[in-house]
Parts: sequence; C-alpha cells; structure tokens
Amino acid sequence: MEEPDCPEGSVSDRGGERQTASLPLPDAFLEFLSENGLDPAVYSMAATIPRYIRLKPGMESQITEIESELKCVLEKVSWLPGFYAIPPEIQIAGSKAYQQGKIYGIDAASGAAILALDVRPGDHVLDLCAAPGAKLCMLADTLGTTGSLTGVDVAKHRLAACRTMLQKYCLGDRTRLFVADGTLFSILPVNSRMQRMEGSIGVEENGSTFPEWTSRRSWKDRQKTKKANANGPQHLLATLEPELIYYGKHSGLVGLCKSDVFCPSVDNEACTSGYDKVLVDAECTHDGSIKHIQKFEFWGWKTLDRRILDAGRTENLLQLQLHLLTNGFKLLKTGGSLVYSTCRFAEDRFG
Ligand SMILES: C[S@@+](CC[C@H](N)C(=O)[O-])C[C@H]1O[C@@H](n2cnc3c(N)ncnc32)[C@H](O)[C@@H]1O
Repeated sequence: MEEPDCPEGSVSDRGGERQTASLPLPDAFLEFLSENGLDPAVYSMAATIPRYIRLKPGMESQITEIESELKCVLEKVSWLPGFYAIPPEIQIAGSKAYQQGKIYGIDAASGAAILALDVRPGDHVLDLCAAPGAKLCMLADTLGTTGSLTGVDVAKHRLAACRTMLQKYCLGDRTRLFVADGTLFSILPVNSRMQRMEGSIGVEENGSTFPEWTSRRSWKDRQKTKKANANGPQHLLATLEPELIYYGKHSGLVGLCKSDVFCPSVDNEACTSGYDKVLVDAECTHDGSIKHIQKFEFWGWKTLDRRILDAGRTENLLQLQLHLLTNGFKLLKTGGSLVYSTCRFAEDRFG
C-alpha cells in the first residue's frame, strides 16, 4: 500500500482518497484535521506505536517468565508505574499470563488519566463512564485494600464486561457497579455516608439487606431479564433507576438495607460525603485515537463521516460530555479532584 516515493508522514493523491504514508485518509477528514490544526502524519504512526500492558502489582518477580512466554522484552515505562511497552504485533490474549490475570492490555494514555487522578489510600472513587473497564481495573488495583470504587455506565452489556474483568483479575472486592445514566447518577459512596449516619443504618422494618454477592441469579431476576429481552435488545438504559449489577465483599454493601444504598444524595450532601476522586472518561468521537482511525480502513471510510465528522453527532456528544462533567462535579467532595478524559484531538467548546 505504501507509495515508493512517498516519505514517511507525507500526503499524496490516490484516486479520491489521499495517502498519508500507509493510511489513505478521505478528503473530508483531511479538511477536518486542517481546520483543527492537526497534522495528518500522526495517523500513519499506528504501526510503530507500541502496545502497553500493565502488570498486576506483586507480579514483578515474574517478568522474566512473562517475557519468555510472550517472546518479547517488557520495556518498563518510566513515568507510568506498572506499565510495560511491548511490540505492537505481540498478541497477549492467548498467553497464560493474561489468562491468569497477571497482565492486562491498557493504553499508556489511559494510564496517564488514572495517574492524573492521584488516587490515595482510603479514597472513594467514582468512574462515571466505566465500561469496558480498563481504567476501572487500574483504579481498583491502585486503591488496593482501602477505600471504595463505584463504576457507572449506561450500557448494561458493556458494564457486565467490567464485572467479568474485575472478577478475572480478582479486583472487585471494594467495587460496586451500577447501570445508570451518569448525567443523573446521585448515589454517594457507601462507606463515607454510613460513617456519617453511624447508628441509624441497618435496622429497617421489612427492609431487605444485601447478602454476599453471588453470580447465581434468582428466578425473579431471570424472569425480569427474559421479559426485557423479549422487548428487544437492551443496549441502553430502560429506566432511570440505577441497577446494581455487582458489588464486592468489602464494597460496604453486604448487610446494608437496600433503601439506604439507593437513597439519592440531597442538596449539598456531596460536599462532605461525596467522592474524593471522579473520573469522567466520556463517550466521544475517538478522532484522537490513531489506532481507532486506522480501523476505518476495514470498516469503510464512509462510516467515518457518520461517526466522526457529523456535526449533529459531535454536538450531541459535546452536550452529553458537558452533562456528565456537571454531574461529576456535583458528586465530588469539597477538595476532591476530577479528571475528564476523551480521545479527541479536535478543539472542543462547551457552549
Ligand atoms: C470512552 S468509553 C469509556 C471507557 C472506559 N472508561 C475504559 O477505560 O474502558 C465511554 C463509555 O461511556 C458510556 N456512556 C455513554 N453515555 C453515558 C451516560 N449518559 N452515562 C454513563 N455512561 C455513558 C458508554 O456506554 C461507554 O461505555
């Protein structure tokens, strides 16, 4: 595909599409890049960008073994604890190290967002757009055996993938997962709230409490899913009520009354009992992800118009991001921090 006289990163014509090194980019996308002051050459670099993996804490002594299994050197990323670069062609999914949960694939950029959040022991952390869960896993890993982690996503099937990952990597002990609209979610961290309301929780007439989590679902629950599936695929949230689809042993929920957990925050309650850290890893156009743009070669460049260049879609996404951010700040404790991340190069404005 590469044209012989085309130096790395340069642009040449090629029947309707222009060739940027090894990647043909449609004119509309090139115009979009030019309007945003972006160099098309960056999209030709995908083949040279390494893959990144994160080693589960405590697995450092097994690096040599993992290297011989993957047949490559794990190159330590000095600025990102636990991260290693490997050549892009290395597949990790078939390896024992991956299957046994010793390593997982996660971009360095995702790691940078979590690093910026500066999670400290004991923090109550909220991930408002959690699925499919790479950052959630790193957050759980970083928290270790203190604090709590709440993951929220509007897409149930995607959040279920987070649950699988947390269980696979044994990282879900302090985590709870809610299928909910992150723009409206208002449930505060359980431990911080329970400490504040000490003594008044747990004795509720006729109130049912959370037993230890089990993946075996009740007959009633199975019937509910069957009914929902009969009404069509459940891609997005059917109701406004948050649905709890997982909670760990030390998430603080076991033994608590359900009504206490689902009680939404009131007025300025979050200022004192809110989350210490909030991640808003918002839904976006992905134009900033070089690897994502490369996939349009297979999906067809026409879909790029609809998914990335469509002004209406971009505007809707910007509004969604604004609402997610606003709600993220509402749930943040005074003095807490929020990190907002997207994979978008183009300049955004919140109107
Ligand atoms: C960029 S992805 C998040 C990636 C994730 N943080 C990770 O590291 O794997 C954006 C997510 O936002 C979710 N989303 C979209 N609208 C939402 C909303 N209103 N509330 C909560 N989540 C939403 C999507 O379902 C999608 O899973």
